[in-house]
Amino acid sequence: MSQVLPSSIAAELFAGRADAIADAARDLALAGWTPATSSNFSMRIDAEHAAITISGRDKGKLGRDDIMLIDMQGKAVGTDARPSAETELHTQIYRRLPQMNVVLHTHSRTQSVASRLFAKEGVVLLEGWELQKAIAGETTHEAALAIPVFPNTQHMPELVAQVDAWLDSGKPLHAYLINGHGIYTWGRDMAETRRHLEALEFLLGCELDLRRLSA
Ligand SMILES: CSCCC(=O)C(=O)COP(=O)(O)O
Ligand SMILES: [Zn+2]
Repeated sequence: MSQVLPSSIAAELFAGRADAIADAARDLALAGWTPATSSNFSMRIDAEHAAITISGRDKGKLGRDDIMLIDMQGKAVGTDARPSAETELHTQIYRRLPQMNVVLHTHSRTQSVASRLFAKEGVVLLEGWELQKAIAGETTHEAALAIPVFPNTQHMPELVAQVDAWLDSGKPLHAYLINGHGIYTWGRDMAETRRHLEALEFLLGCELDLRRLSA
């Protein structure tokens, strides 16, 4: 894949973002959270651009050539490669939440099962777990942390509209599940975003165990 960068973006900057995405993806794939080429990852480059995974690649084996540049409308910049099929969900976060610089989306078994189990309620309410404090801005296990579950659709604008509606309501949003699909979460940097993803994976697993044990 040949990537021609705009003159405003240094090659080292893009390469650094690509390496950070590939490193994170490798770890998440090793954890089994990116089966069968699923999942996608991105990092903001500047106000107008982000680096994102090319669609359909094995997320456990990414190199620099598997990451491409897009603009904040989700259009490829300087390449003919096809960005992730879910690019609009990434650019939406960068446009709506300007402090966020990384978006991670995975398809772990726990995330997938939880999304199905909680789809009717439309939300997973996390309450009473100390690990809620791993989410930026959450300071106590006593608060309820809502993770919405949106219906899945192959039509990205519908998903974007569901996320927009939640954000427009003014309710906090740190992550969301898509029914039968997986999770999206984000953060100010890669470390924070990975912490969010790990914490949510753990907390969703706990909720599933509670349901199983109290059945
Ligand atoms: C084979 S997984 C179906 C698509 C998907 O949900 C996903 O996360 C990966 O899509 P991409 O286009 O980003 O590779
Ligand atoms: Zn997906």
